[in-house]
Amino acid sequence: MLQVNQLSKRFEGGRGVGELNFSMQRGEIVGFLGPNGAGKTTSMRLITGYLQPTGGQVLLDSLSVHDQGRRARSRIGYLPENPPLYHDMTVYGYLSFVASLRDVPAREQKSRISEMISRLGLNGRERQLVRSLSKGYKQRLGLAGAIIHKPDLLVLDEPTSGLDPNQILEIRQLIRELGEQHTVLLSTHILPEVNTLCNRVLIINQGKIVLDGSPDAIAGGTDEPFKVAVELKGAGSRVESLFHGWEHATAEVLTDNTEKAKANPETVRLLLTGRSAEDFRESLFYLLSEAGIPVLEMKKENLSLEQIFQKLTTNETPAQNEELPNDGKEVQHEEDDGHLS
Ligand SMILES: Nc1ncnc2c1ncn2[C@@H]1O[C@H](COP(=O)(O)OP(=O)(O)OP(=O)(O)O)[C@@H](O)[C@H]1O
Repeated sequence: MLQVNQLSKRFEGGRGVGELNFSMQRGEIVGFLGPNGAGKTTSMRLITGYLQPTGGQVLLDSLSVHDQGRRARSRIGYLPENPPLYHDMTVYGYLSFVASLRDVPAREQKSRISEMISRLGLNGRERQLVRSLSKGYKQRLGLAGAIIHKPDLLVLDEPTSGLDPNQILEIRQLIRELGEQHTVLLSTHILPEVNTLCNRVLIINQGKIVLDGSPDAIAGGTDEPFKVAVELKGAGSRVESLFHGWEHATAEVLTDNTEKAKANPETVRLLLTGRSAEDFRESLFYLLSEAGIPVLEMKKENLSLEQIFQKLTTNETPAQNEELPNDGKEVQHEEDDGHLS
């Protein structure tokens, strides 16, 4: 439904985004990840038609966002990082204003506003001034404004930024629900956010897409050795003999200087690195249960976002000798010196 072709925006000094190419299918929730200044906001402003490109085009079901702006934009909802809320309006007044602005037919406005209020959990706050809403409720109101005209494509710029942990969970749940009816492109700095929300991830760096793949491929990678961190009780000196020559993984004892670890000297933390990408957790469970060793914690270890960015954006090997997961499609660029050609 969305086709981004050779899209570029060059600002003074050679910064901006250059030659973005990707498409999105109806129903996808795509995460747009990248370090600060990578070009996420600029790309989103281009895709939503808020910024004129230097080159290329954005097509929404063959409608050009820049040449057939009004028609195309009526099918896009955009929540910028700082939603443009009018603080002296009430919640109801703001939604009524946005409904008119987005050409919701006058006879449908009342029911549409009620629908948005109940869908975004704003009930009881209709008469409240926007300025008195918490950041989480402001974000809900921004989302309500972004979808009031029932767009096909929803573009969300860092929708959970600046929220507290409870608000983050609430907004993520709302996005999940919105994803059932809208195609969603959302930018974030947070890797777990894409793992829980998205079925596809685009990573952008220095204005170029450097990876396009599934969250699993990016965070774990099918060619990566499978890694698990475990915390075991009372394993003590048996650890070495237990894992010596084990067919599935090698074990490394992790030094743990936390107060919790000092208070429980009989526990041991291990990093187990698989001999292949195969998931060995079930075999590990049986090995430990047959040895009568209680497992206090077992956690699959993924690449951190920093390690992924480091690998994608430099030629250095990240810490712990992590390699790039091959299942994500790494995009090769002939010229990658940080400037747009
Ligand atoms: N209006 C502008 N004029 C000049 N340069 C700009 C303008 N807007 C963005 N840039 C530059 O373009 C690049 C991409 O910026 P952008 O805001 O799109 O990044 P981002 O990935 O959204 O970053 P962040 O995660 O920090 O919000 C940066 O180098 C930025 O300084």
